[in-house]
This record gives sequence, structure tokens and C-alpha cells, in this order.
Amino acid sequence: MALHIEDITKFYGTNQVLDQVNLSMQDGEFIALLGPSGSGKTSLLRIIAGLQFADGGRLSFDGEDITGVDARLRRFGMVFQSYALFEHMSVVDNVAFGLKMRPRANRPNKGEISDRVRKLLDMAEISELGERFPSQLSGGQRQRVALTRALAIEPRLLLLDEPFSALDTKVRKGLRGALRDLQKKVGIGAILVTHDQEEAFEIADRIAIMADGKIQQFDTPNNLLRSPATPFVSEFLEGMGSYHAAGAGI
Ligand SMILES: Nc1ncnc2c1ncn2[C@@H]1O[C@H](COP(=O)(O)OP(=O)(O)OP(=O)(O)O)[C@@H](O)[C@H]1O
Repeated sequence: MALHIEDITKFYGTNQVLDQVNLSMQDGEFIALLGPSGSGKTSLLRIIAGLQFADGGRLSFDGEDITGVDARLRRFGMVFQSYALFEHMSVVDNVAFGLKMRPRANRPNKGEISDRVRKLLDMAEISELGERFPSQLSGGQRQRVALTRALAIEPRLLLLDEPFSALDTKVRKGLRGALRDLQKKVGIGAILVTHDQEEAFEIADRIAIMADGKIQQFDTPNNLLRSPATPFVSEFLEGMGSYHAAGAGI
């Protein structure tokens, strides 16, 4: 079991936003946290990232308790909606940044960094953009670079918070396949926060439906549609039945 989340609870003041959340994901699995606004998706992802700490419960990764471990030491890659690239650096330098910043003892040499960056750009199908600066990229290309940059440090897990929500529908759809392909090629687990049902259903192996700080159901797209566990899930996914019937890959 790669990531194991046990009884995670979080309050902001007296407002409880996560209520004993439990979830376990397998190595290399792609999961989505899907739910309406305010259901606690981002709070849970930030706790997994180590950017915030829970008030109760435990997190472990590959058997190691990481509940109190600093974000930088978790070695998780992150991509957010507003992920800022370094505007004064080329795409190649942006992607190489995390490797160049490593302590000397475990920093690859220049040739190795350059090889790794080229290989990643190739996998993300943005090799031709290597010498460009962020201002010379479209929104979709910027997010591909952000994704590639997050993967360059060889993270143990990839965390994505609405990475495509600022992009228009057509670009978003194109990026879903790219994200999924890249994640499978690299072979690491990923957690995607989204409120876009179609996005979750197209990308994820399993989806955790969240409402009111709780996971209502955690299952494969097919099972969620076939046997919704609660009236909330059934109502929330209303409309996805036709998506299923259209044979949209699930
Ligand atoms: N720093 C904070 N201080 C106080 N309350 C917060 C804070 N961050 C989030 N909240 C509240 O916690 C609840 C859950 O927020 P969270 O961002 O986790 O939900 P979400 O499901 O990701 O929502 P969205 O889809 O709108 O981003 C909301 O009611 C929100 O207003």
C-alpha cells in the first residue's frame, strides 16, 4: 500500500472540514478526490502534501509514518491551478531547477540532469518548447511544463489540485490524456483534486466522492455508477449515466 490515510480530522476554528477520513491507495494508482465546493478536497490534499497538518489521525507512505514529516522531506511532486513557472528561465531550466537545487551529495551531474530533462520533455511531448520562456507558451503548454517540472525530481507521489481548471474546455480535454499517459509512463501514484466529474471519470482508476468532510464512497468509475452507496452519490453523479452509456472509456 503506497499511501495510507487513517482517521484524518481537520478543523478551522470550530468549523470541522475533515471528519475521520480513511483512504488507501496502491502503488502507481491514479485516484481522484471529487466533490462539491467546500467538501474538503483541497484540505485533504494539502494535508497529504504536508503543507498543512491534521488535528487528528495518521498518514503513512510505504509503511513510514509521515504524519508530522515536513513537506520538503516527503518528496511528493505538486501541480496547482496557478502553478508559477520561473518567468526568467527557459523551459529546460524550469524543469531542471529541482534537480540543480539538490544538495551536492545526491545531485546528478550536468550531463545526467540534461539527459533526464530531455527525456521528460520528450515524454510530455514538449521537446520543441525547451528553449522557450514561459511568456512564449500557451496556458496548456505551461501546465505541461509544470507537470514535467513536478516529475523531474522523481517524486514518490504526484499531487494535483485542479491543475487544468483555468484552461478552456478543449485544452483541458487534451491535457487529460496527456496527464494520464505521462503518469503511467513514469509509474508513480497520483491524486487529483477536481470538481469536474468528467475529468475524474476519464482519468482516475478510483474516485473518492467527498461531501461534508467525509468520503462518501471510494470506488472505480464503473462501480460508482453501477452501485452508488448513498443517495448523495447517486444524486451527485446524476447525468454521468449518459456519459457511461456513450462508452466514454469506462
Ligand atoms: N485556511 C482556512 N481557514 C478557514 N477555513 C478554511 C480554510 N481553508 C478552507 N476553509 C474552509 O474549509 C472548507 C473546505 O475547504 P476546501 O478548500 O478543502 O474544500 P474543496 O472541496 O477543495 O472546495 P473547492 O472545490 O471550492 O476548492 C470550506 O468550508 C472552506 O471555506
